[in-house]
Amino acid sequence: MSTGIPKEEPRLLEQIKEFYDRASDLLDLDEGELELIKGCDAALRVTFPFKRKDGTIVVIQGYRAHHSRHRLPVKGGMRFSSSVDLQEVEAMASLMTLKCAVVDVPFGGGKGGIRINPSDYTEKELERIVRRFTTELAKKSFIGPGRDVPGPDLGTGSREMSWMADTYVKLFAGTDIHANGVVTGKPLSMGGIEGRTEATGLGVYYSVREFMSDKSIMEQAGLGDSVGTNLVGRSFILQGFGKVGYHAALYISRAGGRIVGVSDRKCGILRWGGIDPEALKQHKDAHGSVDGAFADDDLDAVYRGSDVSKLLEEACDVLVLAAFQQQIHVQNASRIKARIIVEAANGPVTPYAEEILERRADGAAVIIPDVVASAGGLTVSYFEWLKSLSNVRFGRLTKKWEERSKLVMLEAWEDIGGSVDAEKRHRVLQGPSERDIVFSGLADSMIVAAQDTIETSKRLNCSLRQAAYVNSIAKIHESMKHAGLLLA
Ligand SMILES: NC(=O)C1=CN([C@@H]2O[C@H](COP(=O)(O)OP(=O)(O)OC[C@H]3O[C@@H](n4cnc5c(N)ncnc54)[C@H](O)[C@@H]3O)[C@@H](O)[C@H]2O)C=CC1
Ligand SMILES: O=C(O)CCC(=O)C(=O)O
Repeated sequence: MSTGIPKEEPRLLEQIKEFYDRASDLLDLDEGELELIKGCDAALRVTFPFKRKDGTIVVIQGYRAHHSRHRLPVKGGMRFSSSVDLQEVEAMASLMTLKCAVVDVPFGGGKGGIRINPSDYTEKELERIVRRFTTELAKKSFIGPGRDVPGPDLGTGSREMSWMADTYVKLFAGTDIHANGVVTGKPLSMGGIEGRTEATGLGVYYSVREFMSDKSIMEQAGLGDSVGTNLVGRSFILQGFGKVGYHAALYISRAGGRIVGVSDRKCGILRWGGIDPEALKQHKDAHGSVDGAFADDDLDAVYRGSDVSKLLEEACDVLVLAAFQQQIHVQNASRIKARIIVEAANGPVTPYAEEILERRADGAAVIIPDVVASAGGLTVSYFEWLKSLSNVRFGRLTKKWEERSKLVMLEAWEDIGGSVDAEKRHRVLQGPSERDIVFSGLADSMIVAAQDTIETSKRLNCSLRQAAYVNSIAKIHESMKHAGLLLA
């Protein structure tokens, strides 16, 4: 019997356009304006020759897309992956435009990358490639603190952001005192911000916690049972154990979620007795993979090589996709058993897979969409950008003042006979560190984004993805209208 669902997947760019169309059908907006918002403003492809350590010459290809410049700068990650091409960065950049609007970050969307497998290159070679790529971006006005601000993404981190910032600031910024805002995800020593490394994974946890505290979502997922209407005691499997996957696992497990499965590129492990993310991370850092963290006979299942993706098909309450795009597709969607699927990566579920998951015989799976779940890194990157513009650490000017004000209150309380033990006194009196401020801003942004999404999904009786897109497109439309950008 034909399901009407094709066997071939669209490319990532068509995937995001399809999701956009499924949401924009719910909006009463002019079709031409919707098309304008959907399209990509500008994209750049650069190639340059690169002489390797052994003398061979390779041609490096780098890309950067500005999906929407309705607000500047545009913002989005810079990835290293052999998959990177023009359509991929355009698709990812459009997700960034939507994500910025979801968490009220006043930026347009961008994304870029270099088409390499970083493990094929030495650190020195990677540094030369990143510096050259940054130079190309600068020469073409595709980077700058008020124009385009890259951040970390798949395969890159604070090391690469450091090289980009240093190249831009030293060669192109002159005396611009805001120049260090050219990149986010920098190490603290380069003007980075406390908490950016954890931010995307922590944001995944905040959003999962919020969605899983909603009774109707839990019932819809078939989880309105005795275990409780939140994530405590629920089983989680994570695909990807890099920056995002590790921190998501860490915070979920600290909050009482049970991590029972984890995979990286090489291996997937399932252990119903539970997996400690910190111990697993130590093993991965020492050995390069989660493989070998447990003896095979201490595991309920282990998948290696081309079988790694089979871990996604194991039964669990929540499946967190924190690796790569298009991981649940027409070929495997019908075998996915998780009740809730969290898109911590960008675009990990294809549109046709989504249809299959929505029509599942045992009840539709709930998908927490990427534009909400993975927005924590972007949010803290925004805070870092603000820090770079002001050139001062958050809390530096007010910490002692807050401590003094709280002391006055506490003493007034003690004067009328109240008492507080020494440990509590210390905690109450402490002013906030930069990390406290960042995490509270992150929590607030993620909670509001999740609640807005839930509210719209109930109001329009639509999926969480459609709801998040609807909210986002409506905000972008409003902003473009007021800027006069929708007029012919
Ligand atoms: N780093 C960030 O701040 C943000 C990242 N993202 C997205 O999250 C995803 C992960 O990014 P990061 O953690 O930063 O990257 P990363 O490079 O630190 O880690 C990627 C992880 O995924 C694993 N992986 C890759 N392909 C896999 C496969 N087919 N099966 C199982 N595991 C696989 C790798 O082994 C590694 O453990 C990407 O899609 C990225 O675009 C989204 C928002 C922000
Ligand atoms: O912090 C950044 O700019 C990177 C964020 C990003 O690439 C993403 O959310 O996918």
